Amino acid sequence: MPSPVPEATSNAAPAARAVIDARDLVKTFDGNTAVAGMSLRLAAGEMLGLIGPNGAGKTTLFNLIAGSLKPTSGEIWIGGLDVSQESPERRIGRGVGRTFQIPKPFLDMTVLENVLAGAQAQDGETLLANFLRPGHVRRQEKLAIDKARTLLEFVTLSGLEAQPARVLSGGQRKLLELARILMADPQAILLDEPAAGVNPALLEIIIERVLSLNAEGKSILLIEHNMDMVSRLCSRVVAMALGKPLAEGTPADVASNAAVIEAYLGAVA
Ligand SMILES: Nc1ncnc2c1ncn2[C@@H]1O[C@H](COP(=O)(O)OP(=O)(O)OP(=O)(O)O)[C@@H](O)[C@H]1O
Repeated sequence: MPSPVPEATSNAAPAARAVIDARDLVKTFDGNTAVAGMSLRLAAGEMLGLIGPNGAGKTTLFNLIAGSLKPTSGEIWIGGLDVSQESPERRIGRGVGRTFQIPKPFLDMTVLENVLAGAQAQDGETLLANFLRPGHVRRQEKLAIDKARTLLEFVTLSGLEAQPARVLSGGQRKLLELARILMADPQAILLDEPAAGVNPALLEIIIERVLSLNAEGKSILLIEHNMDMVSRLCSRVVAMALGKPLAEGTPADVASNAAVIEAYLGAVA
C-alpha cells in the first residue's frame, strides 16, 4: 500500500521559483524610513505590478533590489542567492535589469552607442585582450553591434541609430533604455513608471514589447501609476504605502481595496 501523502504537501500548489526575493527590507535616510519592512517575491515568468501613492517607497525598493542602495536591514535574494552585499554591476550579471523613471541616456552619443553601453564588460574593454587577441575582440564587437541593432529594431528605433540620443522624445528614451538593458540579457526586468509622460502611440509599443519579453520567459516587476497598463500586463499586484505592503491580489481587487483607496486619498490630501 502506498504511504499516504501528507496533507500539507498534497494540497499545496508548487511554489513558483522566485527570481527575486526581497526579505523584510528596511531603508532609512537620516532617520526617515522610506522602506519599513517590505517583502516581495517575483516568480519566474511572472509580471507583477507594484503600485502605491507618491512617496510610498517603490523606487527605493527598486534601488535596493538593483543594488544602487544598500538596505539598513533585510536581504535581497536573486535566483536563490543572497546578493544583499553585491554591487549593482554584479546584479546585472545575475540577470536583473532596471529602468529609471526618468531615463538619462548619454545625450551626445548616438542611439546605437547608447545601446552598446548596456553590454556587460567585454573583452574589448581590456587593453590586454586587445593586444593578445585582436581578432577575437573584433568579432566580439561585431556581435555586440549586431545585437544592439536587433534590439533597436525590437524597440522601433532602428531609423535613429546614428542620431545623438538628445533628439529622442521622452517616450523614445524609455524605449532606448529598454534596448540598453536588454543588451545584458536580463531574466528579470524592473520597469519604473514606463508609461509616465509617454504618448499613447508609444505607450502601446512599450506594452506590446513588455508582453513579448514576458512571452520569451522574462519576469517583469512594474512600478506604474497607470492602472490600465497594470491591468493589461499583470495578473498580480502588490500595493505599498508608507514603505510597507498594504494589499495584494488581482489588479481589480487591489484597485477597489478600501485601504489602498484611503492611502491614495491620504497622499492627495
Ligand atoms: N536618497 C534619498 N534621500 C533621502 N530621502 C529619500 C531618498 N530617496 C527617497 N527618499 C524618501 O523616501 C520616501 C520614498 O520615496 P520613493 O521615491 O521610494 O517613493 P515612490 O513610491 O517611488 O514615489 P513616486 O511614486 O513619487 O515615485 C520619500 O519620502 C522620499 O522623499
